[in-house]
Amino acid sequence: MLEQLKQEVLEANLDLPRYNLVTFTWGNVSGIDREQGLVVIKPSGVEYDKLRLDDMVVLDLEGNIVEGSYRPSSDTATHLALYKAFPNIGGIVHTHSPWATGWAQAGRGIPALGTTHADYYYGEIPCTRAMTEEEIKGAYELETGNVIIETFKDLDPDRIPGVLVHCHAPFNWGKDAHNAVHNAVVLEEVAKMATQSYQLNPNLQPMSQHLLDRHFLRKHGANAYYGQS
Ligand SMILES: O=C(CO)[C@@H](O)[C@@H](O)COP(=O)(O)O
Repeated sequence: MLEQLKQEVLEANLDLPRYNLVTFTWGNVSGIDREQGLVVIKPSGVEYDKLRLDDMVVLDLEGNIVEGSYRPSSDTATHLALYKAFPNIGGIVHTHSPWATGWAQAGRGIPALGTTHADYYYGEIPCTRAMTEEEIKGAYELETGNVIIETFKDLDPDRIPGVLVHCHAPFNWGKDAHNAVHNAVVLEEVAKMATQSYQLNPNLQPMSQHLLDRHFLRKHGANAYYGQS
């Protein structure tokens, strides 16, 4: 079932250690088949060097397991909430990559400071509010998704493909699982650069709107001209 999507999701998961985005099993990637309404996700706690195609878990959007012998990622409810709320996304990744997680733990969004950021994120990469005691004690992973969705109430997830969950870590998304991991790699680099920039100049201001527009829009949207068509 969904052999191609399972292969894509497997490869995207294997990219996490390859890009130094995870330590041990601190992360997961999923992908969705929108037509069938089915999600493929990494099994919980399975080490990356032991991960195989048949280990992938297939679920419907209500979290019912359709195929797979392992328990799905503990973050599955977060992934499912995001797929339901953000209709254009095709892949989601969660990591504890250290530079981005540093900003999440500090409770700070990453302002757009330069063109590396602007090429991928059209503005600040937000940090969620802290979750309440009730949310943490309740359906924690679902509420993690809900607090991300709340953070994007006035933001466009297609133009800001990632978030920092307060005192936790980043989630990224993209048009598919591979693209979501690509955005996570960029987030980690941008988080590292922003940390260094603030160390060099603690009074730093965000980049100009003109430069942000120019860099984001030359890569995204109807008038994009970066790369090959
Ligand atoms: O966030 C955490 C742990 O804090 C989890 O996402 C991480 O360990 C990955 O969990 P899974 O192995 O996907 O269940």
